[in-house]
Amino acid sequence: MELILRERYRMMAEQGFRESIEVKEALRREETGTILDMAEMIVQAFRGNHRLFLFGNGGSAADAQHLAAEFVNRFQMDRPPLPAIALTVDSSVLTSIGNDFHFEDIFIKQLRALAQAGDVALGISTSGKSPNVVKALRWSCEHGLRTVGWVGAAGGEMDAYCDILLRAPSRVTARVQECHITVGHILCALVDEMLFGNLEQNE
Ligand SMILES: O=C(CO)[C@@H](O)[C@H](O)[C@H](O)[C@H](O)COP(=O)(O)O
Ligand SMILES: [Zn+2]
Repeated sequence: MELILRERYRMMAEQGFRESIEVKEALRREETGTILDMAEMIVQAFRGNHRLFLFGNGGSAADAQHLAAEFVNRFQMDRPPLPAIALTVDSSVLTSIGNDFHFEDIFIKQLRALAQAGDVALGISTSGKSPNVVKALRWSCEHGLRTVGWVGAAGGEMDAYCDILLRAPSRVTARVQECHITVGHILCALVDEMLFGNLEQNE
């Protein structure tokens, strides 16, 4: 590769690192308390035999299923499985609802089938505007679920339907997603510690 071009690409890569680090620093300053509140809410739901539903589009769909796997299988310690369900994974359900009704119903219809009052609905949207996420959160708060939204600095339309709203302080989709998955991993660690911290000490 031409040296000048390689230098240009190196600057781009370093800029990506710098932006990501700066946004995460701001996230740590502004949202650590929010993450503790979310962990307490989810722990309370799991203790009451309630379930956690996660949903989002694109990269956020990947986050939803990634985090559901951490809860159901394991994160960093071996402990009993926890009831988390990603609403992004069943292609037959998703395509039939999208094809026969509307794409904005793909999450709400699964919640109507599966969720009960006291469960937690966690919607992820970098814009805060995806109609399928907004609609599912609205239904959830109208039906006695506890609701959590993860958005970016733009905020969007989820605030009105969320008991807890976490805002990643950036308007760049990629940077917001990087914050969201970091928050997800911290949340998994906190929930494990709150529920099973003594298991690890006994090992
Ligand atoms: O991962 C990315 C961009 O980094 C994309 O797949 C992105 O998630 C998709 O465009 C989503 O449809 C965006 O939806 P949202 O975050 O605004 O709700
Ligand atoms: Zn992405």
